[in-house]
Formats: sequence, structure tokens, C-alpha cells
Amino acid sequence: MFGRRGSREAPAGGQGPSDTVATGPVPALDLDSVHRAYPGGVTALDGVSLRVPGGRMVAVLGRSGSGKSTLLQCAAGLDRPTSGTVRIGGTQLAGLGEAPLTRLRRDRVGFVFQSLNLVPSLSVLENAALPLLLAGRGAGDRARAALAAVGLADRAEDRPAQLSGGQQQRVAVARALVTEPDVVFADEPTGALDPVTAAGVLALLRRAADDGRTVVMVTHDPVAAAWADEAVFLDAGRVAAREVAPRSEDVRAQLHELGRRSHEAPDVRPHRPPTPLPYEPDARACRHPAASPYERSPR
Ligand SMILES: Nc1ncnc2c1ncn2[C@@H]1O[C@H](COP(=O)(O)OP(=O)(O)OP(=O)(O)O)[C@@H](O)[C@H]1O
Repeated sequence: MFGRRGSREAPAGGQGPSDTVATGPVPALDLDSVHRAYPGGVTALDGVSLRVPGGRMVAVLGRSGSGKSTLLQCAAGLDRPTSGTVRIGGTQLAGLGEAPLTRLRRDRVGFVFQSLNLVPSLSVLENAALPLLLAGRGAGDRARAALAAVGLADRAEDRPAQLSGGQQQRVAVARALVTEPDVVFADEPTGALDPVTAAGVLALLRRAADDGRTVVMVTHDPVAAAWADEAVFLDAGRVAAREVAPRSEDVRAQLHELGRRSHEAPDVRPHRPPTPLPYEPDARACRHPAASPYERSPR
């Protein structure tokens, strides 16, 4: 049911390591020379170009602090690059005001986050339906179908706290897919899960790509990366390498090589607040964890 893609063809065109080449005229996701400098002088992204066609799953890897989450946030329209362009389905995000950007995120983009999970006070069904409810659209049938697709049809009336961690993450996947988005962004979606449960979540993302969606997943896990069509390795905010049809051992070796190149610098995870609810116009102003309705619910 959750088979890997049969065709794992190499990208055409002899491009350098900074590009994933689109097969169609308009890539589902297109980043061109994206820079992101934070106040204080940290350059998190230093000219990243990445084109991802529809139906492809890309894993983004790299050492802690290499810019993976910043890349995801800029690509998803949750953060604005200092320079460079991001296009989703041909729409340039920089040209959009807050309201159209919010609509685009809500209607054409899905999000799965490790630490930013479900609304504890809502039922599982309401959580899965959330992007549709916020858009004022009828939600029941589609949310039930999305829950059925992740194997949780019988838990629709439960609260998130009544589910296991893996089940909660499957609800998050259902929520990400309920709008039938063009692009799904997943930031370490399996980081807190055991290997078997993680495989279930990865299979769902894999199936989304096989159904024609574009999936961009940040991960530290070489095994998770092996579910993708392509692995893109960041180092100090740049694309350092890429691997088509990655195998976990090759990904592990590449990560080791990146670590060696950086002279075994201490692997310190930067402090970053949880990503705010991506559907609200003022979401980027709500950086404090307490303001986020997607807090991980107590178990
Ligand atoms: N809001 C911020 N303000 C200032 N610097 C930031 C901010 N967010 C991230 N950074 C810095 O930008 C760089 C890239 O951070 P980012 O979170 O994108 O890395 P990452 O590869 O996702 O790391 P990890 O794997 O640990 O999550 C780091 O040096 C980090 O400290």
C-alpha cells in the first residue's frame, strides 16, 4: 500500500548541487538564491536555490544550525528571506500581502511539525479539519476522509491527549493533507517517534508524494531520508551536496563527511520558539509558545 516510488530517475540537465531540476515548466516549489540573515549577524541561508517538481519528496539534512528549519520556514512563507525569491506553484511569495499569503499557506500548503502539534481542546476530527474550518469551508466529509487515510477514522471524537504520540502525528498529517495542498512541509515529523511508528508517518508522506504532492521534509535521520526521492544537504546555509534516491548508509556517510569538514564543531541546537499557526494572518507576530494553539498536548 505504501510502496516506494518505482521511478527514481536522476535529475536531468547536469545541474550543480544547488538545484533540484523540475521536469515540468513550473516547479511546485522554486527557491532562487535565497538568503536569510537574522538580526545580530547570523546568516542562516546563504544563497540557496532549490527547485522541486510536483510528486517529489525531498529530504533536507545537515548539522544542527546549518539552516534547515530556516529554509523550510522561508519556503513555506512563514518567514521572509532577506533576498532571493520563493515561488509556490509559480506564485512569488514576496509579492503577496499578509492576507493573500495566509490564503496561499492555508489552501496550497500543508504543514507537519514535530513540536507544534494539535489543539488539545478540539476533537481529533476538528483538528484534522482545522485549515478548512479557518477558511470557512465545509469540513466534515473531507476531514473524515483524511482521518480514514491515516487509519484513525474510529478516533474522530477523541481528544488528542487520548492518542499516542504516533497517532497524534498521524492526525497532524491528516490536517496537513486535508486541503489537498500542492506542497507539504514537514519539520522533523518523526523526531519523537519510535522507528516503527516513524515508518508509518513516513509512509503517509511518501504516499502523498506518490499522489502528486510535493513533500519537503527536514530530518536528522538517515533512515527517514531514505524514503525521499532526493536528499539535499545543507552546510552553513548553503547546499553542500545532494543525493538522488538516497540510501540511508549514503546519507549517514554524507552527514559524517559534513561533520568532518566542519572540524567536529560542537553540535549545539539553536534555541528556536515553536512555529506559529501557519493559517493566521498575524501568525508571525505570535512567536511566544503560549500564543501557539498548536502546543504539544500533555500525554
Ligand atoms: N530567530 C533567530 N534569530 C537569530 N538567529 C537564528 C534564529 N533562528 C535561527 N537562527 C540561527 O540561524 C542558524 C540556522 O538555524 P536553523 O534553525 O535554521 O538551523 P537547523 O539546521 O534547522 O538546526 P537544528 O537542526 O538544530 O534544528 C543558526 O545559527 C541559528 O542559531
